[in-house]
Amino acid sequence: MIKIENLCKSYGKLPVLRNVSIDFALGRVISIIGPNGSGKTTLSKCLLGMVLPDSGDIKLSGKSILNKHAYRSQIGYMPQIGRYPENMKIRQVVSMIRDIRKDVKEIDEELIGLYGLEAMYDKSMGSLSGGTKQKVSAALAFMFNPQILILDEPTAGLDPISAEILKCKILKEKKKGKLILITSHIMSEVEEVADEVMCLMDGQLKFHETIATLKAQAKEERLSRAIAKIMNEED
Ligand SMILES: Nc1ncnc2c1ncn2[C@@H]1O[C@H](COP(=O)(O)OP(=O)(O)OP(=O)(O)O)[C@@H](O)[C@H]1O
Repeated sequence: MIKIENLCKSYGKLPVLRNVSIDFALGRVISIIGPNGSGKTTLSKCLLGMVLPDSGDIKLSGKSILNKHAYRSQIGYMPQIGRYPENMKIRQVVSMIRDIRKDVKEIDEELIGLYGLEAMYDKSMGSLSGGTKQKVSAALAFMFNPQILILDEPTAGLDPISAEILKCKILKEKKKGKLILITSHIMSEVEEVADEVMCLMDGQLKFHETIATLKAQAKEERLSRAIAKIMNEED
């Protein structure tokens, strides 16, 4: 579904993505892990067309997406920190985004319901807690039934029940055959929702394996231990 070929991106003299090549298939949840500053968000932003790579290509169903925009309608994005106009009410943000996506007939309002956002519709975005803002971001990412979801540290800031709701939603959408990319630092969460893990280190792809393979390779039951072992061995 998505094919990334020899992707390179530098900010000034700082190389952030170094020759990254990887394929992602539909119906899979892939967790993007790696230390702070290893290039996870930059990779997601390249997929979203928010950052233009210096070289390399990204293909969606065989076609390059670089400098194109229409493909974006197939991707739902939940940013690490959602930035919204402070004065807008939740209701206005939701209806503004729905207006932009009038083409989509099948609206998924499940998260709006599960998070009880309608009861807060008249609150301004500027007055919301960080976690509530995250819930709005999550609801918007899933709203238009995209084939691909990119979730950047989606449960950071969510209380345990709300995080559980999101994890269930991720698994439900995976079952519908969607491709879901999640950046996360929480290994227990990765283990719960992901099928595969890709690890970036200093902008390079360190590994891309299924969770079962990583555990078998490291002879560890827990993913966090398996990953620590693999990283240490490779140092
Ligand atoms: N717009 C930008 N201008 C300059 N440098 C940037 C920019 N965006 C990111 N960087 C740098 O690129 C590197 C990779 O950042 P990125 O946000 O992709 O990392 P990350 O793996 O998502 O990190 P984290 O786990 O902390 O979220 C960092 O050194 C960061 O400071």
